[in-house]
Amino acid sequence: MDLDLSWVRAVQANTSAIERRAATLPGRRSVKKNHQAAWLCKAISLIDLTTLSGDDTEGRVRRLCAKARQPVRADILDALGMQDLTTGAVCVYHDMVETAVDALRGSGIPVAAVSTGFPAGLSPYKLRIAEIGESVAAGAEEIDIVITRRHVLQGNWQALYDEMREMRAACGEAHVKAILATGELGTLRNVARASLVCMMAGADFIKTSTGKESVNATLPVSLTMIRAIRDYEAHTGYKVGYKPAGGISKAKDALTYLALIKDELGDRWLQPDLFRFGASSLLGDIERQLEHHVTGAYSASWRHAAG
Ligand SMILES: O=C[C@H](O)COP(=O)(O)O
Repeated sequence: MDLDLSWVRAVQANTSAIERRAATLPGRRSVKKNHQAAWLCKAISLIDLTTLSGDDTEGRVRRLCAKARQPVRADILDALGMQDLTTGAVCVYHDMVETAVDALRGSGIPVAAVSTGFPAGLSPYKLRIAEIGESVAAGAEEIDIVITRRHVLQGNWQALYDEMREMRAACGEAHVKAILATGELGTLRNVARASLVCMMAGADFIKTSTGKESVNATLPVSLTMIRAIRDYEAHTGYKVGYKPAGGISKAKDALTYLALIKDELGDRWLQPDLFRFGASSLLGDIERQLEHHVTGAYSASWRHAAG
């Protein structure tokens, strides 16, 4: 849609109320036993299994892709009565897209590429746009772009909108997730306004963080972004996805996020086309909890290294 500046400027965020509500979230719902195992399997299906390290190698990416295809040991899955469980996607740097596409061939699992000068988003603008095209050509079906934080900090909503529009266009058929890097946006009001502008400009998902900021996904930020998504749907009828990312590494945190989404947006958002966790180490803890559910014993975390 066109940029509606009056709507953007009208958006407010009551930080103390959001923080108070966020503080109650971890204790609000408690799912146990089989229900917990089912929710954890659901969480796995929503993970963008990620490796974004300077020392990534083809071998590491292929191992990660094997893990995406079979995220939980076969005997644990059998005991749970589960079949055909995979992660939502595999997320890598551009350089690793071809390797991941090759390793995931036939699985139906999409490859997501972080793009536009990830994580800071400060490389020359033309190169950032070109990078999207390169990753799409290499086979990425999802592109995680980073926005220019400066536009938000200076309240330059037009510039943010124009940038997001151009990045959206460069993605073509690929799904685009807009990474706000919320830890660098200063206020929750900025987070709410940036979320809205990116949605107006055509983002399929809004995503909290690169995982490289000093503060990444938090519950107050999630509540702010989720409510922006809810308002956007109420005004336009258009559903935008949500991806919390960075620092989500425990099964119980995943359950809190899923309960939050269920409460605020409803079951429709608990599907991979509208919700993802961006996480490099969450899967290992979930698999460990599922093994405990099935066997009654906790295994050492090193036994679940990949993911
Ligand atoms: O987008 C995904 C994040 O970079 C993953 O962050 P993490 O390594 O803290 O799980």
